[in-house]
Amino acid sequence: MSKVTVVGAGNVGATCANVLAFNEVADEVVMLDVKEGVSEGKAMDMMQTAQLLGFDTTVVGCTNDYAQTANSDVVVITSGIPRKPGMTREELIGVNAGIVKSVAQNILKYSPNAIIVVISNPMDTMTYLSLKSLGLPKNRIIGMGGALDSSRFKYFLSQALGCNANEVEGMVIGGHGDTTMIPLARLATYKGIPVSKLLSADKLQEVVASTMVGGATLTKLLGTSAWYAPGAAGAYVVESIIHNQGKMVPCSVYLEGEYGESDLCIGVPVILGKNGIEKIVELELTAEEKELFAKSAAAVKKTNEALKEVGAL
Ligand SMILES: NC(=O)c1ccc[n+]([C@@H]2O[C@H](COP(=O)([O-])OP(=O)(O)OC[C@H]3O[C@@H](n4cnc5c(N)ncnc54)[C@H](O)[C@@H]3O)[C@@H](O)[C@H]2O)c1
Ligand SMILES: O=C(O)C[C@H](O)C(=O)O
Repeated sequence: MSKVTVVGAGNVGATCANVLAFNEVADEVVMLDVKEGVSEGKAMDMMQTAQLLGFDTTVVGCTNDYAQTANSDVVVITSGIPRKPGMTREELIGVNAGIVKSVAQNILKYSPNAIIVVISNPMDTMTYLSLKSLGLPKNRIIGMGGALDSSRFKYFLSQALGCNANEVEGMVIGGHGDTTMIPLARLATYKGIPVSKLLSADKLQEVVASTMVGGATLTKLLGTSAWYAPGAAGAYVVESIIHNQGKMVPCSVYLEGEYGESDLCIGVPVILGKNGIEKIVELELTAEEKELFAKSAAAVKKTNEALKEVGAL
């Protein structure tokens, strides 16, 4: 019996639960929210698609009842407020730090062995907060951002190349922020061909810039932040863990000297499996990429400092 809990049944959480159910990633998916009846309603709505879509996962909804989340293998935290147009993710820290910290503590009471996937923003800092306040081994606290950013990078690359996005490879490392993301254009390929051989330097730079503000662009269009790709990216990370897939996915993880950094959570490629982070992969970066990574880490650390100001750490 595999069980996944998704905390926060809003746009991202409900989408993530829906993808988990549709793809039969786990036997049971529990959604929990503080809004009375919303999780229950969305769970019932999803269960009424089971016969249409042909899945056997059971989706359960509950209002703030952590007992129902007991013995989850993986817990996804999406609770908290999203940004509005014109805001940065970092501005959400004041509200979201308190929510994420209390949710993480409640989760651990009922699922002491769970692997926790943090989605709430500012995600790298919320991942760091979860790790520091729960004191769990670093392999069990994983921030989701790189899976989404890499998917957006591949989308923008495929648009520029006029090709199928499934035939493009690319990775985004660094912080999950408008200015801290590092799309690794040098390593991106189309069917094994470096994209730098197929696109001009200017076009490639445009793709990198669009990727970095991918979330802000959607927030402007939607009036709130995106949810389809974020929910699917969360489910992708959960599936990699639950099904012990050994996939390499950029995730926000606690560094202790890797990439020349320590005491922060930031996006780097990791191997995901049944223990959560099975391994951190150290890429050989160029001097320029190293400099970008150091700048990104400094910015993430600065946001982490605000955790003390808001009394979360
Ligand atoms: N890491 C990423 O790549 C990524 C991508 C998209 C969104 N996000 C972030 O995810 C978060 C959720 O976004 P959304 O669009 O789903 O927002 P949303 O407002 O649609 O949903 C958030 C839900 O959290 C619930 N909630 C609030 N406090 C709670 C608590 N204490 N316990 C349980 N539930 C609680 C709310 O009732 C709401 O239903 C935001 O912080 C957003 O910035 C991150
Ligand atoms: O952009 C946001 O605020 C939400 C999320 O981090 C995203 O990248 O879609």
